[in-house]
Amino acid sequence: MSQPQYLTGQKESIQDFLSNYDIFLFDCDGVLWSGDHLFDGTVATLEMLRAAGKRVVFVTNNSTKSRKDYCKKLEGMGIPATEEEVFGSSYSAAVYIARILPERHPDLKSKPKVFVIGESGIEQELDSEGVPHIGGTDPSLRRLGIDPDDYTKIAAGDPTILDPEVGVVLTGLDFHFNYLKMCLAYHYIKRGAIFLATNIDSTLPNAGALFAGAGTMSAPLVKMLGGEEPVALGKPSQAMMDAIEGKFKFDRSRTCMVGDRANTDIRFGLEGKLGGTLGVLTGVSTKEEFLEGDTRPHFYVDKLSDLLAAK
Ligand SMILES: O=C(O)[C@H](O)[C@H](O)COP(=O)(O)O
Ligand SMILES: [Mg+2]
Repeated sequence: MSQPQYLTGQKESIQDFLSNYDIFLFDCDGVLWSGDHLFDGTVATLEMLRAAGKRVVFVTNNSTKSRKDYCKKLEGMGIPATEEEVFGSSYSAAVYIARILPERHPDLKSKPKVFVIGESGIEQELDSEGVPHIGGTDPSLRRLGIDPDDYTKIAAGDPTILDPEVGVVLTGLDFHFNYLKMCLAYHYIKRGAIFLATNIDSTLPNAGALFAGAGTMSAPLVKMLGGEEPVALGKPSQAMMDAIEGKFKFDRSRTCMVGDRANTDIRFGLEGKLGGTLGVLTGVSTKEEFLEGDTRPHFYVDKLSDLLAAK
């Protein structure tokens, strides 16, 4: 496995690096920002790339926001973006459920609903694909604990608490995760619902530290199910790469994935056989992970704005 090339401070190497690609797939959390803190130089770097005629696509595993929400966040941070340039794991999952799953599971016709563990981004993208859903931000599920008659109703399969039309359970980052949602999801899956996840990132970078990621919502279910893992539709899933390629018709050899996480972003680019991958050290993965781990980027920098040295 070749050693990643360190580009920070190397003007000629950065110029050479940039000349090899026409499209840059940008991860968001940990690359452009940490939560709502935009990293210095991010706007100037994206402006430089776009001025040089490079195509920029934002590819995020954060399912709490829809493409529309991300456009607002990007614009609010001084980064012009259209919905066409944003591809999130919630959209990837919605497209998969609406367009791929029915072909493989005709029985879903009678069970078209999705039980969501997650935030509004998932609900909005399911709506955009015409997929009915329950759970998610439903305030009635945000109560703490579980009532005694919840146990009885769930155990009896009472349709007032276990909707018989649910055929899919979809988990994503949920800031209101609780015991009741976990038990409902478990019983839907035990009754035959297909177990999907927008993504299974273990941690979420925010405020320069790490917090519970989307994977911590699906992990309890995996434990309860004796090890059954969900099909995850975000990075590094190649279903997401194929959907992005189908939409942007790009030349993979002239495309570079830029990310902060080895086991999602860099793996996504390597397995997608992209021309290049660039790791940045402002998010989850450490320099040691990039240099010694089993998923190494072609290149890496301290921070995204190091690319401005090419000017
Ligand atoms: O837990 C999560 O969902 C992820 O940490 C997070 O949202 C990743 O977002 P990305 O870095 O792919 O923009
Ligand atoms: Mg990231």
